[in-house]
Amino acid sequence: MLLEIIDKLFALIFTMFFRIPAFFRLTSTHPGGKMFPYLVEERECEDPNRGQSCDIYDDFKDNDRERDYYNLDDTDYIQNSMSPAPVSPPKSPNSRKTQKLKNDVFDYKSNAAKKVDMIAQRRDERRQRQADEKALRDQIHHMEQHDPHYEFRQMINEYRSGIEFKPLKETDPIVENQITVCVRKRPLNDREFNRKEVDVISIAKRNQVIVHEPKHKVDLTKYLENQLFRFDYVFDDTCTNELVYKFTARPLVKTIFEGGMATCFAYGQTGSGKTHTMGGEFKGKSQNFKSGIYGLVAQDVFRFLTHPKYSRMKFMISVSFFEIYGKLVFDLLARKERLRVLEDGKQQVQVVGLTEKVVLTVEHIMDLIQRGSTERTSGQTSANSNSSRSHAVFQIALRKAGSKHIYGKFSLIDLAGNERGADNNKSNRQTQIEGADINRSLLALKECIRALGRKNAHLPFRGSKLTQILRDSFIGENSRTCMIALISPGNFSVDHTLNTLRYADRVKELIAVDHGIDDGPSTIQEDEDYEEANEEGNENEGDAEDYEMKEEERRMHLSSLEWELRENQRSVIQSCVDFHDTACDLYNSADVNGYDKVHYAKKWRNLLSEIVDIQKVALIKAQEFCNALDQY
Ligand SMILES: Nc1ncnc2c1ncn2[C@@H]1O[C@H](COP(=O)(O)OP(=O)(O)OP(=O)(O)O)[C@@H](O)[C@H]1O
Repeated sequence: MLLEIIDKLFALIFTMFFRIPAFFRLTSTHPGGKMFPYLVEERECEDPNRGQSCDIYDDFKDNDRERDYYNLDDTDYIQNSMSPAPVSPPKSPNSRKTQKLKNDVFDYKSNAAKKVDMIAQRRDERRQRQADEKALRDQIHHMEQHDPHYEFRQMINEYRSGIEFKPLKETDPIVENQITVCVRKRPLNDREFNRKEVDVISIAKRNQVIVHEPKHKVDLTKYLENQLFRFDYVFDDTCTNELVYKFTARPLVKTIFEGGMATCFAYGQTGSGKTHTMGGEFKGKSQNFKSGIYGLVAQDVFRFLTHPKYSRMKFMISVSFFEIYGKLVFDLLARKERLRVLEDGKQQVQVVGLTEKVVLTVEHIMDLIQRGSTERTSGQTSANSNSSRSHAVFQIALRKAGSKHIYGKFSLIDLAGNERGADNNKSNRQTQIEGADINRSLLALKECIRALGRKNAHLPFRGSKLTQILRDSFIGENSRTCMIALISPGNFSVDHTLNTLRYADRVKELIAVDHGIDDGPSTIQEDEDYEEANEEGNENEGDAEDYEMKEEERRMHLSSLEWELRENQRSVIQSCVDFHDTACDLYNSADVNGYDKVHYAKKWRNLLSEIVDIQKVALIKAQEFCNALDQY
């Protein structure tokens, strides 16, 4: 019994002396201590007799060491590394807390490091961006030394690249309004090219114009203010006078043969192309009067005289040409003799002593247009060295043979430049007075056109000499007006351009409202259908007494269709000649190596589509005539 007790005592002493110090030796003598067990283990693992501690080391090595190390509870690790230790090391109650703190510290460091990286990355990106912006600025600066509007030009090009362009075509339908308002843009001229002006006008559609107004923010950043306006037609800088005429004044020629009053105004800034449009294209100092609206109307008036419907009426044609300069009126066909404007008791305004020449041929009219045009008053303004400071009025009157009464009259007016008052600040007193008179008359004109659109509204014609003289053009059911607003494309003219478009828009705006109330715009086809329907109705009502009259009407209708067919045939022939020339040029252009196939194909397609459209219209007219012949 005693021996047993002694044996257990020895065992206890053995344990106390050998096992416990071994534990403390491990935890306190290793240089890494508890903090760096894997450093310790690294050495231990060189031992070929790899144990469990080496497996744990491998785990550290295989995974992201830092993360695994900090996530591993070192107490467990020590326990594992000591295995197969019979005794677990005592766990301090604070060890987990301490470890969490350590983990937090390392996590915090890790987040901070990440943040630092992020900041650095952002800084690099910012610097790159700044460098790019500077390079762009430098490039713009460099380009602007050669082209002062380089940046605006780029912005406009970018804007245009996103637009689908569908400009007016020769074959587009003609809408017959009582008042038609349209816009024509001229090309940049040499002066604007030399000043490196930017073309700030885009004409995307047949009835839309966009003005890209260059603007600066307070920090001098450049931007565009894009303003869109709508009109009946918008003509781009490639349109010819003939095309402009076709959609504007031409539909009005019929009006005067039907006993009405037609008026066509050219309105716009000085130098925008009013005289070019109305008088004819300039070739150096000479002007081709046949290509202007005056000349084109004259030619059509003579053509209408041969129309079977009108030829029997034996019309006499006379022309007059005068200018209104402030409150003064001068006769351009009588060496600029000064004329008086008087109003009789019936409010009929008369230009006393105005020369009226009876004309028998187109050539005679052309001669008179030329004579009158060279007499026009010219002065000097900032925008156009040959600026016209007067309103030129060219009138073609129809009278029935032997009658003094005017049956129908076409007034074609080339208005003076519509400069703003601001333009006159630096000019002399004479120019200032001229400017004020021009502005006053343009304002009165706008009011009169608006009154015409409103029907039966008060006509404020006394506002100026111009409206006094044109009074009879704004009254009566059968009065029709067309305004062509001319605009310059350059950025220096943008304020004037906006003024012109707003003026024209004001007239159009009102008409649009009126159309909502009234019948709305009608097309030539609709008119013809209406006439035909009327004729059909009349036929049904017919009795024996009316028979002869109806026969006569039928004959007239047939002759009218025949005349239209012949006219149409003429334009088809002309278009075929034009088609032939353009098609040959295009065909030859493809002989060059590396020619632009896309451009080539599109141009060819457009050419074909144009000629097909013209021929389709001609086919309809031919069919109509055939049907009428069958019925007759
Ligand atoms: N559509 C166009 N195509 C080519 N050149 C044009 C066009 N329109 C105008 N021009 C040219 O621009 C210049 C000025 O035109 P124009 O004399 O017709 O202006 P304007 O509006 O009548 O000026 P003003 O009010 O001072 O008489 C002319 O040299 C003319 O040839």
